[in-house]
Amino acid sequence: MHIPVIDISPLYNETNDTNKYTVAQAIDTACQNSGFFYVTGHPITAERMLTIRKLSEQFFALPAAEKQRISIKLSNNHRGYGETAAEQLDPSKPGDWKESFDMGLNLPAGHELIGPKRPLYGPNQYPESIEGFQQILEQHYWDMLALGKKILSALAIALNINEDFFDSKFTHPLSVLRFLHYPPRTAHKDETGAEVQPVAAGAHTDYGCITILWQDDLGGLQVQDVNGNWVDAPPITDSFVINIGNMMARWSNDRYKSTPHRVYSPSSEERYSIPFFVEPDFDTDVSCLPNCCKEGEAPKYEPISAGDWMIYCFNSTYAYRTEASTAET
Ligand SMILES: O=C(O)CCC(=O)C(=O)O
Ligand SMILES: [Fe+2]
Repeated sequence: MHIPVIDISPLYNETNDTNKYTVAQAIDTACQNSGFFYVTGHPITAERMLTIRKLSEQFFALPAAEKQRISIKLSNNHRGYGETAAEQLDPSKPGDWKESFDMGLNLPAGHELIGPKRPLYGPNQYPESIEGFQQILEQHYWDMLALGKKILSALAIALNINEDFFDSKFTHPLSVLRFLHYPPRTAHKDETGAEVQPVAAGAHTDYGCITILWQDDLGGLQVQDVNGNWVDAPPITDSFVINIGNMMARWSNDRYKSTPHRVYSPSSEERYSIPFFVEPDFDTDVSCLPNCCKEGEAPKYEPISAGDWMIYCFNSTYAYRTEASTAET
């Protein structure tokens, strides 16, 4: 499997359409083949990522009680701290050996979009004791969203639809910025006595539109090829790894591939990564994109709203969400 490295700087050069088109073609091809690619030439600076990584380290170093005060279990809209093993990406394996912090669009309580019809909207939960945390993260959130929209504009160009087709679908995005911390893992023996390396994050596909991943220098991200083999997606300086999620696969009538991946790290060192999940507004109509269905054929999937799709996906991964909903009924 080939995971291409694509320099997207031409997408920011408004005057040269030929170069833009070449980049759009390269992205479109990668999304049809592996569903994974790297981007370089983006506007998020190394200095910014260092600042964000430091905030992540500071956050996970807080006392457990302080992190639990903003537990995701206390949030109606899936924001805050998730302890190790809270998320089980591969249902056949134990919970993932990672802790997480999720933030998104910070809507104040009482905002008109918040309500039982749209359960993913609402306020964030922030730690109190880290200076600048909220302000820096919220700035970073919008900068990452702008990058996501730029990548989507390339898909629009490749699909021969209006370049800003996706733009209007991100006024109140469900996008999420996530800190992940994988504490040291040690190898253990299975029942036959064979040494087993722990899987840090189980095999899964992402739920949403596209994911933009920053990973530290440790490595461990692996992508599954069509034969079921795991291929390393090692860190590349100043790049992000981009992958297609299930919503975009559905939206594009399976033109684009949502490919299984995992974090498999034999290391006893700790690992940090920072995914940004690019998801549109809750009410976005996810029905077959223009030019993604052959003439005379019906699209493969029924229309669904982006929000309903995300809720359906979350409920199958987080035990606490289904426990809570069972308790309510
Ligand atoms: O930590 C990583 O490198 C990947 C995380 C991931 O795949 C996810 O959160 O969906
Ligand atoms: Fe993922």
